[in-house]
Amino acid sequence: MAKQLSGAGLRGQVAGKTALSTVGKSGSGLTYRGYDVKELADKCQFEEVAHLILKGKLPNQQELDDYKAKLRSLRGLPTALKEVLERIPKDAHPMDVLRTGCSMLGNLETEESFDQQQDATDRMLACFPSIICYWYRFTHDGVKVDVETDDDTIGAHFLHLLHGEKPRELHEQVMNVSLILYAEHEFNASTFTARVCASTLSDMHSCVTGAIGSLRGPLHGGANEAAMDMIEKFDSPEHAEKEMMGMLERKEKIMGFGHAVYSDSDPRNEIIKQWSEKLSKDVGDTVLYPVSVRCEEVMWREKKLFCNADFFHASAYNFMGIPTKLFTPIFVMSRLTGWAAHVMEQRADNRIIRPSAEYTGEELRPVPAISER
Ligand SMILES: CC(=O)SCCNC(=O)CCNC(=O)[C@H](O)C(C)(C)COP(=O)(O)OP(=O)(O)OC[C@H]1O[C@@H](n2cnc3c(N)ncnc32)[C@H](O)[C@@H]1OP(=O)(O)O
Ligand SMILES: O=C([O-])CC(=O)C(=O)O
Repeated sequence: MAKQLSGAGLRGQVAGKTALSTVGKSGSGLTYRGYDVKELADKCQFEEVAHLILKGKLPNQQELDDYKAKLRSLRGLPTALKEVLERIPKDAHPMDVLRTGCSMLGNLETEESFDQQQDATDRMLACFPSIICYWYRFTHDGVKVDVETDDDTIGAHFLHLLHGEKPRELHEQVMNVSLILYAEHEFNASTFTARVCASTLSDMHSCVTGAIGSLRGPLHGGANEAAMDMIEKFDSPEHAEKEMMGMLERKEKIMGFGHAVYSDSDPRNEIIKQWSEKLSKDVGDTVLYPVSVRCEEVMWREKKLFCNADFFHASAYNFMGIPTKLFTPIFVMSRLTGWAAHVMEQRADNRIIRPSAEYTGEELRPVPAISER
């Protein structure tokens, strides 16, 4: 059954056109340029999907090899950017670090004309994992990591920098799937932010910096981190059920559940849930995955609310040893493809986005003299 889309938050209103993705078109599906995300996650590498979203077609083998080689060559960070990262405190939120890193990159490698949009995007795709891990390892481990690894994929590059060793194949595979699942999602809040910015004919780094700010909040990308903060407090499924019932009674929002568009499921959930289960067995977990499953059961039974893409990402990332505060930056490393493709689409057929507001304030009145206020 399709969700009733109306009311506040521009819900259900068509705010523009896109050829990039469909969300919940038949209740629960997600497609990127006409391909089902489930099939893409099953058969492709993230770099193939990035090529599809950004350049309009799935690459052939030669195109994929060339694209990956290009991305590999762009992993290094300018000295001035490293210096800025070194000055950001350890207790900063990594999303703020990434926002600053993106903005600083825009100062050092400014997009001077829209002809450079693809190159500017590829540079960010290649070096966002470097930005986040360079800062994290410097501030947490006191090391200045060499960010120019020869890893085959963006997911492996990230894990390698984070853990200081090449990742296991299983972990590289999960990162690949995760990055595909997060890559694009029509007019969600952060993408809409990027498009509004693009509509003023601003530069790519400004559009992406703004989008990072929008993704950071717990009602959007920040939900994977918030979900982890919740589930790690539960030491058994029974404990989870008791606490969840209390939260529902107090009408608290439970992060990682519900969706603005999907009505009865988020197609990304069943995919990441399977990988979370596999990782749970791999690490011999007997708590976090069963706790997560119980949360899912309680929310559906009590509220008909389902897990969105974020919920099982929390346990999956945790099983791979990724610190919770880096969860949402991984979302950025992936969603950058969708944001940039939307910026390009907006630029190709632009009119400044400028809606109207219903005025609810005072009637026209005179300004009193300061002595009379
Ligand atoms: C990748 C992503 O960005 S996916 C989204 C990630 N965000 C989260 O997980 C945060 C938690 N979820 C939410 O806050 C919401 O479900 C949103 C923001 C995703 C969607 O918001 P909306 O479209 O306004 O939700 P919707 O209209 O379906 O809400 C219906 C009712 O369910 C409630 N509800 C929705 N989600 C939740 C939740 N996670 N926990 C508790 N109650 C909820 C709402 O409060 C609302 O109740 P009301 O009618 O009494 O006010
Ligand atoms: O579409 C939305 O509103 C949020 C979402 O799931 C996403 O951006 O992936």
